[in-house]
Amino acid sequence: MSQALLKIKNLKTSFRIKDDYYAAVDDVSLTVNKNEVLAIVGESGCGKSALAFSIMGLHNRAKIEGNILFKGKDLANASPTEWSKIRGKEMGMIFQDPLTALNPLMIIGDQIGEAIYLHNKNISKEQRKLKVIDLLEKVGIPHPERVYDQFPHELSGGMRQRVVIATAIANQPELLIADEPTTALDVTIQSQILDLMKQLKEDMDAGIIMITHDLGVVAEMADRVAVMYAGQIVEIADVYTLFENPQHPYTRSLLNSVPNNKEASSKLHVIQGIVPSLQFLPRKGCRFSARIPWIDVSAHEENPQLHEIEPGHFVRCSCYKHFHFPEEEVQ
Ligand SMILES: Nc1ncnc2c1ncn2[C@@H]1O[C@H](COP(=O)(O)OP(=O)(O)OP(=O)(O)O)[C@@H](O)[C@H]1O
Repeated sequence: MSQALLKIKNLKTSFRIKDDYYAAVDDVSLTVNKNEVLAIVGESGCGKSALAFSIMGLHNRAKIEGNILFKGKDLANASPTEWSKIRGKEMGMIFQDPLTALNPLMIIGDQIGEAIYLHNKNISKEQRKLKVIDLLEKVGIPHPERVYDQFPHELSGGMRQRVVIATAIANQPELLIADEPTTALDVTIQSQILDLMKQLKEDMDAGIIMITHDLGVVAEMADRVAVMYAGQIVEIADVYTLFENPQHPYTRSLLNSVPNNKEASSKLHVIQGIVPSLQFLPRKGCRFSARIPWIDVSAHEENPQLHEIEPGHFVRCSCYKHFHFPEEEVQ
């Protein structure tokens, strides 16, 4: 039986724009288990990063409602002091761009060493150095003693991302959140970093939330997948089911817009339009309806809910039952 590490219930993260608050994460509930990778996918602007930042307590001006239960403790409105004990220790985060995540003026050894020291003030300087070198080795950095004394700009993009990962895992977090960890890297380095993360998941029994718009990364890494659209989860299932039996029109459109996907037999589907900005997002009805105008309005629910259509497979709005691509024959 898998053990829940993180349980998010009805999470709503809203940003103030002019005089009102608008939800970028709107009633999201999900679970991450130990030794599990949950991928969160969706186009730019769907709320993936807003969700990740909420879980890590990194929004300082947003309104957070709902529950973020980490090992049973609700962190939704934890104080900065409580967060400073958890962040970097029990939870680690890997950001998309290693250059902005690293301090350009600090040598690598000191950056990782500082992350260790923050949560373990009793460790001696010598022990810290040994630990940093061990971490650099663990993430596959050659000549770790030399890299210890180097500055970020002296390393390649792939090496820098390894340093970011080494920092994120320095205190053996139980939950790792990776926001587009390989987007800035070239393909060969990408697969090395993904292999490394898989290895870490096994070694540390960690839960990982992997945010990505790359379905290849999802197929390679995820155990389960949540598809986000306009702040909501529109479909969630295990990775096999999601690729073999996608149901929500948005999921099907995403999969069908990827070259080499078997559903895309001859022509790729282009999802028309864009994710509306927060202020102009229609909050009632099916949020994806405007992008599938050929589907009759009566196919959508008024207040679309997630329906469990088979064990562990949830789909929002009954429009999935009536969905087809415009180019498909309808009987
Ligand atoms: N601090 C903020 N203040 C106001 N609006 C914000 C803020 N941060 C994010 N948003 C808005 O919230 C929505 C979701 O943004 P978010 O960055 O979470 O999307 P995303 O799916 O992670 O996109 P990307 O893949 O481009 O990072 C967007 O409309 C964005 O403009």
